Amino acid sequence: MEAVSTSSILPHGKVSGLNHRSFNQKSSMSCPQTRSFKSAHCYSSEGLKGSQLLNSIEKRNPVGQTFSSAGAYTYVGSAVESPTHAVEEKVGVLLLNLGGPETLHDVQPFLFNLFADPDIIRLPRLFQFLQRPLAQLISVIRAPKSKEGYAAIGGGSPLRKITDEQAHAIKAALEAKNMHVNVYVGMRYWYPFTEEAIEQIKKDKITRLVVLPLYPQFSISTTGSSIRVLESIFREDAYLSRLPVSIIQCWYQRQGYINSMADLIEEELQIFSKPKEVMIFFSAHGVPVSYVEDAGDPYRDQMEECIYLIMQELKARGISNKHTLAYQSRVGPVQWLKPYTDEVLVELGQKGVKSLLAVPVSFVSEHIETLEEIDMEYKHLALESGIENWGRVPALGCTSSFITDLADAVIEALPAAKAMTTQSTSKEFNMDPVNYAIKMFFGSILAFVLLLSPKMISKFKNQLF
Ligand SMILES: C=CC1=C(C)c2cc3[nH]c(cc4nc(cc5[nH]c(cc1n2)c(C)c5CCC(=O)O)C(CCC(=O)O)=C4C)c(C)c3C=C
Ligand SMILES: [Fe+2]
Repeated sequence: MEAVSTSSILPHGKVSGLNHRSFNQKSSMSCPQTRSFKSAHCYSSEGLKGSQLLNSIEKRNPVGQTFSSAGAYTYVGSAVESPTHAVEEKVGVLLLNLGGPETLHDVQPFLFNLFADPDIIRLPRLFQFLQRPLAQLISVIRAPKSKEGYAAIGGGSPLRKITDEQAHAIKAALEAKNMHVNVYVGMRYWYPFTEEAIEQIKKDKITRLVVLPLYPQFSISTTGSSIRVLESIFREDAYLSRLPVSIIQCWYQRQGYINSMADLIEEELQIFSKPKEVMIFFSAHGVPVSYVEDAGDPYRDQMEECIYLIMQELKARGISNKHTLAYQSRVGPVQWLKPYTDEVLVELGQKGVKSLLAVPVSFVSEHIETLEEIDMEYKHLALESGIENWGRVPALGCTSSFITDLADAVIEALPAAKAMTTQSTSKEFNMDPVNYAIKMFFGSILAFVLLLSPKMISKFKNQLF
């Protein structure tokens, strides 16, 4: 329940400064930027492939926007007010984030929530009834290793505190632009849960909502998962299903974000004695390869485009250092996106790279994977492998140029807000019941044989510890 303020009614009873305003939006091949809630189910694990979905969304023409072929859009009218009757709007901004355990005691239940998410462990439909038992098993096995990591960074995740600070900063940045909104924080796996934020949005009688996931790039496992939760709650609720909502799906291509990242990199390079010789090492959180190759997750494409845009910006500033991208934080026995950060660090050391600047690029606040994995594990590995000078770019946090850009993204998204439909997308209920019972029966037998196999369990243990 993280309404940053309860004073949400605009002083003039309407959204100010939006009418007949033009926005120039940088074009992107792989991110439709915003969409209204109607198509949120597109990213559910059983829906269309991500790439098909993106195409279908890109062809849509959201309310109040006209798309040019260059990808720029112009706001041509406001659904917020009419010339004769100004509707009193109460605008909400919902920030979505992952959430993290606040104490060591929270670690195992946090991991349970994470692994119980069907967008994190994607079981075939037949085996989905095993999701929670499997989550219990994996969370218990994984907890000791995770606890060590959280203990090393002070006994808990800083994510809630930082996200709250970002919420306050976005609210202030919008106020500076004469737009008064309530900002809510909804976490996927820990407090304050997305469900709590939505309850508060209802209590506050918000009339128009912008959803801003704090992940620059879209992945089924992050933004997609949170949107799936939102959709399922909104679909079941009379008020929420009529609430105009606009979702900013990804924003890695926004010039404000790219400039802010380039600023941080430029600043950190100056700390090295020979800045030009430093390798810029982008390290992104990985996802299993199957997300990208089978489920159509646009994450890898967006990540590569993001790195390209940051490097272009640096080049325009006269900085043309060598750079590379690798993926960190893999979990479990499946293949993840390659190259892996730990392997690349060793290779670079062997090849004679002496100075390296690590740039975390998939997240905008400090968390266990920057503070422990990069700053401790990877730094140690890099120095051991022959790299002599190590640096790390801080996460964006509340950097003012970045926060201002997110505030602009909210303003630009607002006119596209649209109510979601109440159509059910569940296929389960459409399935022939005999067919369903047969699948459940044989599925259960197969799943238990697999799960109880000692070989399987020991494989899991090796990967998780
Ligand atoms: C863009 C960011 C992230 C993606 C993509 C992502 C996918 C993903 N993560 C796991 C498993 C774990 N993630 C954990 C922590 C964690 N993950 C992200 C971001 C992304 N995850 C963040 C910012 C954090 C840290 C939160 C914090 O507490 O500070 C963890 C717990 C920590 C640990 O034990 O390592 C797990 C587990 C999977 C399986 C996955 C894709 C399928
Ligand atoms: Fe993760």
